[in-house]
Amino acid sequence: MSDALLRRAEELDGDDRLAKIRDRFALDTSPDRPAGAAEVYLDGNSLGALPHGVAARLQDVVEREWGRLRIRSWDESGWWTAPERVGDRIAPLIGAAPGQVVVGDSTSVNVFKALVAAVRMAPDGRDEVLVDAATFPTDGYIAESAARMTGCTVRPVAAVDMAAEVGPRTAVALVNHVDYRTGRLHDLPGTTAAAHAAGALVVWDLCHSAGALPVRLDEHGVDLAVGCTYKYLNGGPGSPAYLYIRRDLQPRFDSPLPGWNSHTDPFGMRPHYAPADGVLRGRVGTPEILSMLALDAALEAWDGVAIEDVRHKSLALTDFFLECVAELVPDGLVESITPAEHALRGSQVSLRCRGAGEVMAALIERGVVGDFRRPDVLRFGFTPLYTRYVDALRAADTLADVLR
Ligand SMILES: Cc1ncc(COP(=O)(O)O)c(C=O)c1O
Ligand SMILES: Nc1c(O)cccc1C(=O)C[C@H](N)C(=O)O
Repeated sequence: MSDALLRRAEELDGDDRLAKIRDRFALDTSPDRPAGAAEVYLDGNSLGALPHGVAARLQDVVEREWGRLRIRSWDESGWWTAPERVGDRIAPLIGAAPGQVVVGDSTSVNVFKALVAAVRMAPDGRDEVLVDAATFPTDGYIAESAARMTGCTVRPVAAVDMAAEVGPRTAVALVNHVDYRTGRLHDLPGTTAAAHAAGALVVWDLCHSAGALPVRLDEHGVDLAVGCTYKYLNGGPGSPAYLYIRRDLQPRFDSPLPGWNSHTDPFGMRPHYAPADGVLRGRVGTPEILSMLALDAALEAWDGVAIEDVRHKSLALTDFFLECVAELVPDGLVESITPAEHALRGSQVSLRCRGAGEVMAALIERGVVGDFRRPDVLRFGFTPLYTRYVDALRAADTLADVLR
């Protein structure tokens, strides 16, 4: 490892305003590694690390709220209103004013709700759903079904061409804010404006951007957005997803899954559906209380953290990693498919390389955990809340070793 790079990494860590936030996470114990020898965890874009405090909160929820208060907890412990309350906690991280984010169900289910509701809100006669051609697969599968159910057809379009392709037939465009494979950041303001100019709506999938960079949904007039909470928001495996419904669209949001939790009078047990006001319309059935409250506790890791600082560190970390790779890895063995330009980069670096599956297995064996996406991509996710510059250097150095 180069001494100069190590000195740089240590200096960058010394100047890092977010350095202390790492202490909020359980990262210093890893399987098969001596205590204190933390692995380098670069897979927070798939499953975020565990924030301290979650286990104790869950224990209280299970033992006291469920174990002792039992049914009373729906009111007394605030379980019934948790979807909106936790939604309001996520809201500032995605640039939303309160009352527009509801938590529950999976991202896939929320993509379905958002797409069908969007088609129902689009001007009459629109029969086309545009889908980011490189989308994470679940969005594409759900879009196909949503389109069939609403008499539309799906047209795959590269996310970079979406603004130019929305037209008079488009009901809605579904776009990933950051591409899960390449880490490319797509143009949310421009695409949203172009869709609106064409009379269409846009649904943004924020799975790979929320908690990694400023999203500014309200500022850019986004219609609907969905995202998971188990990546950069660290909610835990299977933590519930969220749905953003812009306030002025809420009265027209006609859910394709009108479950009793979104009824105006859920305990009236009425035979016919009448939607509640507000973002509650995005709810379906009984909320996933245990995982939702784990997420609620996990969000405490964000206390006092400015998303602008997160973005600053994310770009600096990914820059530094790319620089270390360029210096340490012999020429020609890897090729970055993540844009070098900051405006086009999310918070991961994807490197194409031969034998990527075996290379990632060897990295994990040596304590550097990223992931492999077929056929040939090594993915390294940089979670600014807990990743250090020395981690970026160790990852690049270990990669160079493995490839040699
Ligand atoms: C962009 C994107 N959308 C959706 C999902 C997953 O959806 P779900 O939470 O329904 O599994 C993922 C990752 O799993 C993803 O990366
Ligand atoms: N949601 C996941 C899961 O349940 C198991 C394993 C991985 C995931 C992921 O989140 C994958 C991730 N969306 C990706 O970008 O590849």
